[in-house]
Amino acid sequence: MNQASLYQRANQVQRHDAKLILDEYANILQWRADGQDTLLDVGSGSGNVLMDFVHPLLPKDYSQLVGTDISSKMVGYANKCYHLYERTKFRVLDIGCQQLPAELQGRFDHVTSFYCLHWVQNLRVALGNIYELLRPEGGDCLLVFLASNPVYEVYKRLHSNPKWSSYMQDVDQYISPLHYSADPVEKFCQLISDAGFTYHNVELRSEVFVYEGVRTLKDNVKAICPFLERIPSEMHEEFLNDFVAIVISMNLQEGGNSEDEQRFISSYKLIVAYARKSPDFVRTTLNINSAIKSIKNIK
Ligand SMILES: C[S@@+](CC[C@H](N)C(=O)[O-])C[C@H]1O[C@@H](n2cnc3c(N)ncnc32)[C@H](O)[C@@H]1O
Ligand SMILES: CC(C)=CCC/C(C)=C/CC/C(C)=C/C(=O)O
Repeated sequence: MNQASLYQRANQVQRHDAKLILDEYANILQWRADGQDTLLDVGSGSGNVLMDFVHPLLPKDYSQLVGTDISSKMVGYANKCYHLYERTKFRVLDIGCQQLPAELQGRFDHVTSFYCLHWVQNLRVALGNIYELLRPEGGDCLLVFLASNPVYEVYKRLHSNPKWSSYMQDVDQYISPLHYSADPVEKFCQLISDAGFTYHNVELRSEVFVYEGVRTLKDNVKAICPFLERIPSEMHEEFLNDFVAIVISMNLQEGGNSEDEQRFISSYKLIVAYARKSPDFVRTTLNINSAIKSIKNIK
């Protein structure tokens, strides 16, 4: 997904969920006593969720706000929109990369991420990187992403149609890594602990969003669908019509005879994870204590 202005106009669900969760977590985030917080956001996209909902929570004298995204188009767009904000910048970062840029390592008090991690297949690497972005003195993160969504079943069915299959060979790369998990909370808790986080709270929320009218659904699909940019533009409307037909065949549509009156019901599950990194000296003490315990048990 590279079309920043399109995304900015059709991200009501993403905005709704980010606001809901930030209202709840604003006071749980561990703000610094001196008010000089640094915060990095992972997968900021066009930047409006970060600037509309996270930026107002920062202390007035915050030190640095860094929005990041794998897409240079998204980063360029966000930098253009928000260049007047002091101590704020957007830069390219793949959170699934093997080596973080040295200048980002251990620099942040907080890492946030909204609606991004379901795009990242290797959550283990991503969480390791999020841990490394936080300061050695400690910090915390708030991560919100899709565990499951009916859109993935629609993708699978479109992929099985010979008309679209050649454009969707890698469909599995675009399905949330937790979509088929029998216990996504348990799976993500394990990954968070393995990354080194000492305290964490992971919840799975069941949400419903209703898309009012065919046009609204199609605009939302266009804003995020990774396959459209591979499909010739004269076939886009046909692809979107096939998408809507599958949604109807899945009984996710109700009401109305006209396209405007039809409503499309999306029931999905969100992972909301909050985790804290302990200061280095606490971790060293904990490790020594558990080593002593193991030695005592051996004796
Ligand atoms: C649905 S948008 C979310 C944007 C914004 N956080 C919001 O809530 O509106 C997902 C963003 O994640 C980005 N993304 C996907 N994979 C990524 C990765 N490996 N590293 C960083 N960003 C990634 C996409 O380019 C896209 O801009
Ligand atoms: C009724 C139905 C199948 C709706 C799907 C709507 C839709 C466009 C979901 C997108 C989910 C997603 C991957 C969002 C994102 O990453 O921002």
